[in-house]
Amino acid sequence: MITLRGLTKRYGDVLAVDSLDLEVRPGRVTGFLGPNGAGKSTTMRMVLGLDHPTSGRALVGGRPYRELDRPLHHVGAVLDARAVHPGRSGRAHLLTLARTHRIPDRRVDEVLEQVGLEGAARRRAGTFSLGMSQRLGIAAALLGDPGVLLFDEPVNGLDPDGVRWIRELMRELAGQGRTVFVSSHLMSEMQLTADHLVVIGRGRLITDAPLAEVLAHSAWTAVVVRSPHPEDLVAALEAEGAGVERPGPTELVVTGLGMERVGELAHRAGVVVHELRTRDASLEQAYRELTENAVQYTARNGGGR
Ligand SMILES: Nc1ncnc2c1ncn2[C@@H]1O[C@H](COP(=O)(O)OP(=O)(O)OP(=O)(O)O)[C@@H](O)[C@H]1O
Repeated sequence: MITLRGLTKRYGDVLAVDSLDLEVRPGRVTGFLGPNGAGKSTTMRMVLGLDHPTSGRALVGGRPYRELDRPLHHVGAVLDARAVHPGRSGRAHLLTLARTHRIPDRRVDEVLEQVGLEGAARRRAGTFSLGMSQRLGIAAALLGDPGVLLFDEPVNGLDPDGVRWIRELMRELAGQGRTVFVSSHLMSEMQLTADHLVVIGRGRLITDAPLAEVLAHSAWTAVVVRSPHPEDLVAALEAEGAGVERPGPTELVVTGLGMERVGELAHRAGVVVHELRTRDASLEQAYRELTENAVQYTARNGGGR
C-alpha cells in the first residue's frame, strides 16, 4: 500500500504537488492520470525517496522510503527505462543491482525469464530496443519481489505486442495481491488495464474512484431509445428524474436511469420500442470531462498557479 498524507512539493513558484491525500491499495491496478505537468512524476519520485516533500508524507507499507529496510523488497519502480549503463549487459546490470541488495544471483535469472529477456541478457543494454529496455527495467523492479510497483508511462513508444505484454503483466502482478501504481496518458490502454483511477490536475486530487464508477458518471453514459413515438415516453422518464434529449424524431438519449428501468417505463406507457441500448463512455471522454471541470474550477476560484 502507498499512503500519501498532505503530500506537497514546491519548486520555487511552482506548486507541483498540492496537499495530496491518497491510499493506493494492493490487489488492483491503479491508473495515475493527469495532464502534462500535473505532478504525477513528482509524486512518484517522492514515494521512491528521490525527491523530498516540501511538506506532508509519502509512505510505502506505512513507512517513508528512506526508513525501509532493504527497499527493493518493498517497492520496485520503472521511471525511465533507458537509465541503464549502455555498455553493460542486461544481466550484468541486474547482477550488480542484486549483489548490492543482498539478493541471490539465481533471482536475476528468474526475473530475466519472467520478462522474456533470457535470450538477450548477455547483450549490451545500449543495443536494446525500447521494448527490451522496458523489460529490463521491469526485471530490475521485480528483483526484490516487492509488494508495491510503480510504473511511469510504461507503454510509451511500445509496439502493440509490448503494450499488451505490459498490460497482462500488470494485471498479473495485481492479481498476486501487489499494489500496482501506473501513470499513463494513453486512456484507451488505461481503460483496459486499470481497476481504479487517481486523477490529478495542477498537483491536486481530482478523482480517486473505481474505473467503472468514473465511466458511469460520465455525461456520455446514457440509454438510447429508438421508437416511432418517443414523445409518449418523455413525461414518464422525466417524472423519474431522468435527463432526456431528443437528437432526432425517433430517438431519445436518457441519462440518470438504467436500461432496465427505461424499458419498464416504456412498457408501462405502451410505447413501441425499436431499439434500447446503453451508450458507454470511454475513459477518454470521462477523463476529458473531469480535467476540464478541474481547469474551470481552478479558473473560477482565482487559481491559475
Ligand atoms: N526538478 C524540478 N525543478 C523545477 N520544476 C519541476 C521539477 N520537476 C518538476 N517540476 C515542475 O513540477 C510540475 C509537475 O511536473 P511533473 O513532471 O511531476 O508532472 P507530470 O504529471 O509527471 O507531467 P508529464 O505528464 O508531462 O510527465 C511541472 O510544472 C514541472 O515543470
